[in-house]
Amino acid sequence: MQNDITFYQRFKSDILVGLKVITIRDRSESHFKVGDKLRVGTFETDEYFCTIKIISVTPITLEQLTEEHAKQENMTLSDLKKVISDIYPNENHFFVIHFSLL
Ligand SMILES: CC(=O)Nc1ccn([C@@H]2O[C@H](CO)[C@@H](O)[C@H]2O)c(=O)n1
Repeated sequence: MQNDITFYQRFKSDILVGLKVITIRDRSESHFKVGDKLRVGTFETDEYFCTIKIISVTPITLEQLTEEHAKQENMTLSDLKKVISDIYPNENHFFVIHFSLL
């Protein structure tokens, strides 16, 4: 069966132990709805590794990111901003996707 969302392999272990409970995506991945159950795979190999349930999808800009978001990513705020800018150069409008592990 196809996966619904992918994460870079390096985040897999944090997701599986519940240390990473949000992801920040651009508009192309903002269509998920509260309650959706998503099959999650690795970006590199599309290998399935868990199922998550969407708790909320909230618009946000880079400047609005706080230490609370960083905590939910298991990162520092400066690391989080760097990661996002590396993945999405020249983008400022994002969506915080909050999820729980099923
Ligand atoms: C194809 C594609 O965009 N894949 C992505 C995009 C984002 N993310 C992670 O979400 C958080 C905020 O962006 C950070 O932890 C990111 O590394 C990810 O794992 N995989």
